[in-house]
Amino acid sequence: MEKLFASPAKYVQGRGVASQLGDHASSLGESALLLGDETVLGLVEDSVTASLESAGFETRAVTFDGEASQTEIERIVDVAEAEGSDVVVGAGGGKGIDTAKAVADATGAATVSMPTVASTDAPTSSLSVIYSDHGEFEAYRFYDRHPDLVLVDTELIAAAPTRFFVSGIGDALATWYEADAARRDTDGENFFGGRPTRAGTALAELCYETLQDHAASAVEAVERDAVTESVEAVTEANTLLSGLGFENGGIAAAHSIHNGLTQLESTHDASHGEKVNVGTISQLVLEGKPDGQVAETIRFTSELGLPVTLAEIGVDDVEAADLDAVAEAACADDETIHNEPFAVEPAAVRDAILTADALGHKHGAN
Ligand SMILES: NC(=O)c1ccc[n+]([C@@H]2O[C@H](COP(=O)([O-])OP(=O)(O)OC[C@H]3O[C@@H](n4cnc5c(N)ncnc54)[C@H](O)[C@@H]3O)[C@@H](O)[C@H]2O)c1
Ligand SMILES: [Zn+2]
Repeated sequence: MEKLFASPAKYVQGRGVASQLGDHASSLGESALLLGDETVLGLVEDSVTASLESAGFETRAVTFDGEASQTEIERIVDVAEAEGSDVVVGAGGGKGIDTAKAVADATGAATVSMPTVASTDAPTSSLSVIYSDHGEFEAYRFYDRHPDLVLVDTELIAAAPTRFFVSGIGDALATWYEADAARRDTDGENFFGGRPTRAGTALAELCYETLQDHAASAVEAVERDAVTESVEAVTEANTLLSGLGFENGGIAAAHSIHNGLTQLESTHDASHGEKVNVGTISQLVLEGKPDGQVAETIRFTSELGLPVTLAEIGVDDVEAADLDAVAEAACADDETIHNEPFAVEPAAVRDAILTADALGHKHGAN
């Protein structure tokens, strides 16, 4: 199988860069649709609109209802078509950005991702995660193109609630464990249907090292809305390194277990990265990683404030039937769990989740 690597055209990160959005986007089009939910538009609509207008764009804002669902995508496609928008700017968290990518794909517009939280690696990827109107995982939707521009203002990232930043660390930390599994599996594929390049795998590993070196200090800074060099490093890890690392390196059990967990209504208040962390620990148990490594991962993530038990993501009384449903969904034919370098069965996944939960209780700090 051939090796494939792909990435967004341009990435800009720094304190106060929101006001430069128009300049960086100026070659992409003339009419911009800014998409963000009410909270996000409250934070960025004025500055982004001013920046786009001073770069010559006609600008219209649309309020996103919060779910990356087909219903919401179609509603916003109608707005974009009526406005003749040739650039869609998705501001906010993963769901808003995923919706912006879907709208841009349907209308042929260019995409700008402007994360206002460093909570996921959605801003750089060429796919959207689509949910039902009720928030259950439905499918990955793949696009031919990556976002044309990704712009991350670290002042906004640091000022946002710390939980988002910590969630992004959970999402990013999975990247190396999953890329490592996909690399070891002789049939392991990345998101482009190819084998991971050395570059893709190396970016996933750099993501891991950056978090080991900077996460604790960065979380302290973000608690105080401060932008430090460690905040810059972790923002880049959560956004760029994690995004390039997962798409190019491939993902495996942790994200499949996350997708399985979305079957349980009780997990819907836990963020993507929080559920992924439970998936990561479960993956390590599934792979039979040494006890010391599993315990160390639990301690490291728990001290940062990430959940390490099912109870911490909302599942209080674990029913056997529920875990069977999670494990079945995690092992669906098209799931990335099959990038693990061994055959995976639902029973093994269920038992790994149960054991990871027990180890989380034993070693976790919360
Ligand atoms: N496409 C991909 O490659 C990819 C990768 C990872 C995750 N995802 C998807 O991303 C989604 C999760 O994203 P998420 O965790 O960012 O959550 P989210 O998008 O559901 O919610 C983000 C929340 O943060 C709020 N917010 C945003 N900026 C803020 C700020 N500066 N201050 C205060 N509040 C702010 C928003 O109002 C919103 O309520 C899931 O749907 C997941 O599947 C996609
Ligand atoms: Zn993720």
